[in-house]
Amino acid sequence: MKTFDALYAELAEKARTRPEGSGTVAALDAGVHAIGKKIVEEAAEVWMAAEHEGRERTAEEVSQLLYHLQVLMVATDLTPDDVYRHL
Ligand SMILES: N=c1c2ncn([C@@H]3O[C@H](COP(=O)(O)OP(=O)(O)OP(=O)(O)O)[C@@H](O)[C@H]3O)c2ncn1[C@@H]1O[C@H](COP(=O)(O)O)[C@@H](O)[C@H]1O
Repeated sequence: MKTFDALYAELAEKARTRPEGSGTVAALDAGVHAIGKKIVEEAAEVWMAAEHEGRERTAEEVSQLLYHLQVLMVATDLTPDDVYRHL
């Protein structure tokens, strides 16, 4: 099972090494505007799942939202510690 910190480390490494076929690298290349639109889309999917689709689908959508938030963090050079200090 993957944690928030482990996923962040994986994505930061993908950004550094830019492996072929990485969706993360493609998202980073698309830029902050495109990543932000994806975050809004995924947030809406979390909302719909929570209201209508049950716990498992909601958990899946939350995981996707967290992924896209992390892509934005990598794109804007934010680390988990930068975020945690506001929690
Ligand atoms: N956890 C995720 C993850 N969650 C969501 N996504 C992406 O977010 C999209 C959202 O899924 P949806 O079902 O909402 O898809 P959709 O809206 O129909 O998809 P699109 O048409 O927008 O692609 C997926 O298609 C994936 O591209 C993820 N992509 C990658 N990861 C993990 O990130 C790591 C690095 O991935 P790569 O960079 O692709 O190697 C790996 O550990 C992956 O498991």
